[in-house]
Amino acid sequence: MAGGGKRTPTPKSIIHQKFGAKASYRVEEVYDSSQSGCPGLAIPQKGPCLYRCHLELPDFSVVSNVFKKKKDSEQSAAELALEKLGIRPQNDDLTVDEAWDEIVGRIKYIFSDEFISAEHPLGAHLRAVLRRDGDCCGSVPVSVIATFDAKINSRCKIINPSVESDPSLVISYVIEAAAKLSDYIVASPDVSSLRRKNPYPSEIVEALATHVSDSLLSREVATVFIPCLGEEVVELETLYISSDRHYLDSIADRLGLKNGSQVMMSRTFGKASCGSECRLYSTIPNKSSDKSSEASGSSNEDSSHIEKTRNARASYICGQDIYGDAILASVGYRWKSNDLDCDDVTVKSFYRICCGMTPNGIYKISRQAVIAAQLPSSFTTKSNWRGPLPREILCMFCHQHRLAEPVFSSSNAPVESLSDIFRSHKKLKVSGVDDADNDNLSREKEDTPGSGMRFRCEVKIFTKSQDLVLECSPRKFYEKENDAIQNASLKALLWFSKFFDELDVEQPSDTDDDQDIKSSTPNVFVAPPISHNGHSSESKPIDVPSAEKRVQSITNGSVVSICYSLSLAVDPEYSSDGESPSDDESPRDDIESNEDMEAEVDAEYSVNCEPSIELIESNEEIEFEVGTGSMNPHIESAVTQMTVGEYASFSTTPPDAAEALILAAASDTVTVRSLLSERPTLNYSILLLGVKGPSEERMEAAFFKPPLSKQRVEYALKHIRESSASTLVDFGCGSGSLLDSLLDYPTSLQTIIGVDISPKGLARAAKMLHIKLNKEACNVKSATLYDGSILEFDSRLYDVDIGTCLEVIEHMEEDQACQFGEKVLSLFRPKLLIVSTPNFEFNTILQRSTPETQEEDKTESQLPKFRNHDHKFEWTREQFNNWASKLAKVHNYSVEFSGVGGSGEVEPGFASQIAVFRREASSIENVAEGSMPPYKVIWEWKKEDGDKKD
Ligand SMILES: C[S@@+](CC[C@H](N)C(=O)[O-])C[C@H]1O[C@@H](n2cnc3c(N)ncnc32)[C@H](O)[C@@H]1O
Ligand SMILES: [Mg+2]
Repeated sequence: MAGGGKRTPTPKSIIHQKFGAKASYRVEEVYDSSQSGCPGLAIPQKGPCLYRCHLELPDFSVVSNVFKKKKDSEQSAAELALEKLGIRPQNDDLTVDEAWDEIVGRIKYIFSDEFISAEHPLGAHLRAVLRRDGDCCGSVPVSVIATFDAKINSRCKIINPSVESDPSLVISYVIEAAAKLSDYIVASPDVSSLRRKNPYPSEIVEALATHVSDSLLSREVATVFIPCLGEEVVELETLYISSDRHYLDSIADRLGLKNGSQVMMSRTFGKASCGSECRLYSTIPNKSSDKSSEASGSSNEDSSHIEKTRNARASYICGQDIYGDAILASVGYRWKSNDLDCDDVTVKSFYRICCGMTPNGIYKISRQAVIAAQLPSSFTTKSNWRGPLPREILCMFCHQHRLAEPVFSSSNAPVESLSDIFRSHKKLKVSGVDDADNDNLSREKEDTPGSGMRFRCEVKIFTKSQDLVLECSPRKFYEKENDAIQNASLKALLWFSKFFDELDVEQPSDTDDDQDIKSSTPNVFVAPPISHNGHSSESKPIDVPSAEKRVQSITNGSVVSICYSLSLAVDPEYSSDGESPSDDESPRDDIESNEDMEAEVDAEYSVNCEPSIELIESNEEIEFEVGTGSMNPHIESAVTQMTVGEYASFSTTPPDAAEALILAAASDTVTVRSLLSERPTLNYSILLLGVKGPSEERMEAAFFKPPLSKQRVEYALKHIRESSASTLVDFGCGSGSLLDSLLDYPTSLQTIIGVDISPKGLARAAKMLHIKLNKEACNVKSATLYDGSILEFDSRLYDVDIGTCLEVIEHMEEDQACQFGEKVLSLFRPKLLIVSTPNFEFNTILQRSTPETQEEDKTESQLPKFRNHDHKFEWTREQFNNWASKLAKVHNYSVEFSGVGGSGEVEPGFASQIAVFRREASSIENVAEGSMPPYKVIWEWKKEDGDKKD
């Protein structure tokens, strides 16, 4: 072994030793979107550009992940290349021969006097085998050494990197290495266990024996038996384990194997899905006899042939090839201790693990709604997404399937001129949907309109050895980088889902989305087993609630919360002869009121026989966004026709494919299995608890063309033109949407100023202004952005021609809004001040969803809420008029009320209410200049000298 002084060579140096000048590194700068340069910006931005390294070797090339430092990207590329070459730098670059020597040395050490009392995961096993029966006493199953010794495992990887997917290889290497130690170690006649030639000294054995008797243990643990033959059902199996034998011997009994030495252990898996870490236990495949049985063809009918058949279900859940029957169990010694740790594993756990292999399943399980929830087909806004974000699910999926971490690379591009965007907005339909789906709505979020940059993101999925599995490059741009990342992740997840659900993605596909995706054949996955359960595996037509009955009253983009329960029921009348009654063409597709429901129950079930009903899944409160496919379509279509507080129930016929999901959700597997065999119906009961309307910008986008934000800008522009203003301050400028839009039109403005307290908003505003002012010819001679609260007075902003304060006051507490009113009219004293804020009364319309259903009356619980979770208040027209009129009177301003969105003449007035204050007093006092102006210049631009640092 390497001595203490020896330093592990870096991956790059190993590559250099091996390839010298034939290794060529090319480092690429990855344009970090947060870094659109903006000279003079006094807000610290994220570090400089990121780097990705391409390493070309004579036979192949690799691409690193993205790193902040060039040299890290080079090391990472070198490491990936080493992995591909099967060389592990942490092993001090051992050769295959050296690895063999180390395995031999390690095995010898494992059987030494000293190791048996060592604190090592193998220690408890070595001690337990001393209690094995008869001949087996002291024999260590080879699979135990192969599974629990990390050092042997890492050396085996040097010999053959594919040990990772084939644990039986490690077993065979251990056997081969042990054969070189015939002076010390004896192999059992079937060579699947190893024992010391000379017994341990008696004092050691005695010491261990007393130790063990203290913790004698005997217990039952629930495990799951997964028969090799797909037709046989997966069953619960009780395992009796006791500390007077090794637990592998107990498992061997159930598998019909001679003893624990013939048992192979899989890797651990399933932690996320069933709480504890599970392994599969199966027979050690006999590779050589496998070949002979294959060669002799199907005429070979002996039992060993059956045993060596691949177990598709077991292989699927652990991603390794498993042969013969298998047992799924969570049992093992706690790290370094003699105590056996056991957890019950149920049939439900098995189905949950199966379910968790796919992106859709990961989502379902993490939402604890296996039947109800579905991986949404679009990502609209982060605030509407429920459950783990697409990027997290993608990482979990890759981890699950032993793929490398997904590699994201985002790029950005300046937006076309804002007017182009507005033009494209005009093409949108009422729902705000563009050509393909709703995604573009996330461009229209409140805080970044016109931030000047648009993002797209590409994601690549590689195997751990850097083979490309999937490349997903959506062409769509988003205003937020995170939206681009989440959307790219979701696209990749949907592709993987499709792969698992259909297994036919290689067929040419012509949808837009599929053009964004390239994949090499994903033979990296163990294919899901296809269940054959006698009936057709096609989904049967499902009885759905009829759409004509009621109109959808909850719009896409709303987030609803429901309470539901799903149960499986077999009506003896329906099932007895296996035939449906003649009137079955009219499915039980009712959404009914609570009373109707009861009536029907009476009529149908009270005849003579009781239906068998089993609860499958229930949820006291779950939220989902309507219109993104994030909920079982039957539930969604029912819910969108309901009003808050309403209860509905209906039934569907579950398709065969739902069987596994039903078993993953239900607790009583035995009952559910028997119901499933009797043509059951799946009964849904739903209570609509609440509806949150679509977000402010989505609602506005759906209702107003042009969008309200654009209408506000146009309103301000009209006043700028009319007043020939030359100086403007935008109070609470955010990311500069107003300033940005102003620059799209020729105006009299020469000085523009923005103030805000949000560094993020100001940074975006600065980047946008930097691009626009240096590009477009306009009258503006100076632009300044200040970091400061508009509740404080700064004399540099005194006496400007126009002050604007659009959609800002409602983001402060009400008393602060009053304070701002006082300050702005008494101290800043702009000649004209335009203040806009939502009209609370208009919310009923915005939140009532589609305009067609506006007649419906509102119940208490559906009273409108604020348009945005950040709003501290929203005023009625009366409240706003009071506020503005009093202020105007006190400070010698006149005030006029107006608005945008809707009409001032028709109830309930404008969607955005606007007050325009005009200064009446002609005399303007000289303002006392305070000691230190409170605002901090964040960015400044002057026409003469272009960009100038502050
Ligand atoms: C909804 S955004 C409106 C941004 C911009 N006026 C627009 O119309 O796009 C509200 C802005 O008010 C800012 N804001 C809230 N309280 C503030 C305060 N006390 N001083 C300055 N800005 C404030 C927030 O940081 C945020 O950028
Ligand atoms: Mg607002």
